[in-house]
Amino acid sequence: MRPSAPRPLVAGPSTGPERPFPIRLSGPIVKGFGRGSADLGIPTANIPLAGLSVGGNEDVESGVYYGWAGVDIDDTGLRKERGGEGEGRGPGGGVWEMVMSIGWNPYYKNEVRSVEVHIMHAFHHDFYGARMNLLICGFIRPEYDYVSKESLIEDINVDIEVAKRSLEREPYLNLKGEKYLLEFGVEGHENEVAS
Ligand SMILES: Cc1cc2nc3c(=O)[nH]c(=O)nc-3n(C[C@H](O)[C@H](O)[C@H](O)COP(=O)(O)O)c2cc1C
Ligand SMILES: Nc1ncnc2c1ncn2[C@@H]1O[C@H](COP(=O)(O)OP(=O)(O)O)[C@@H](O)[C@H]1O
Ligand SMILES: [Mg+2]
Repeated sequence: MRPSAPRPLVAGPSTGPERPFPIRLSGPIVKGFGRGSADLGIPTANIPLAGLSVGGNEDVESGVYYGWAGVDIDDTGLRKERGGEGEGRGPGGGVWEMVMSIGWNPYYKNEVRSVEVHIMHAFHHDFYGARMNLLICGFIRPEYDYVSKESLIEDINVDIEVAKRSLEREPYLNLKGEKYLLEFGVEGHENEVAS
């Protein structure tokens, strides 16, 4: 159960991410249990857990993390139309702040571990199937069970604040420009720990 102590409003060193961060993780956006928007009012773009067992990140601890998400869509949520050969991976996509949960969602007693990302941007469309590249910059807290849905929502809203404040620090803000975030369809950089 969640400790009742007040929560710090930033997470991670002010000098920038420390090992093992930043961690790269990517995958296509898949369907979850449909609870994020409907039940909590906080949509989460889920990616397959398979991603976690590639490239030595099997031991990514369950919990709540913050960082940057590059998604192959525009800022309304529409997928970019790609041109033909040669042009197919042209510029496009966007990079936004994100907060994510990796784990079993103890409040819902899930029997599968999930990777879910809430992007701090209001989109007008769903974007299932789009590619998402994550740069995980730091750890916020472990996952908890909650006495009520309202207390889970309240804590996720604090996570969103913590993520925003943590990412506005210069060393973290600089990482928004990592080329990797907008490299869609490039094989071989699923889930390396960036050095
Ligand atoms: C920032 C963040 C923190 C979360 N923390 C918890 C948590 O501590 N415990 C929990 O049971 N679920 C937690 N969740 C997961 C929500 O329960 C989950 O997003 C919701 O069940 C939606 O799942 P769905 O994508 O399968 O619809 C968190 C989600 C986010 C985005
Ligand atoms: N700000 C956002 N962050 C994450 N996903 C969003 C956002 N806005 C819209 N979406 C869309 O909502 C979907 C997630 O909603 P959610 O209710 O969690 O369903 P699911 O259980 O299928 O993951 C994402 O896959 C994405 O297409
Ligand atoms: Mg979801």
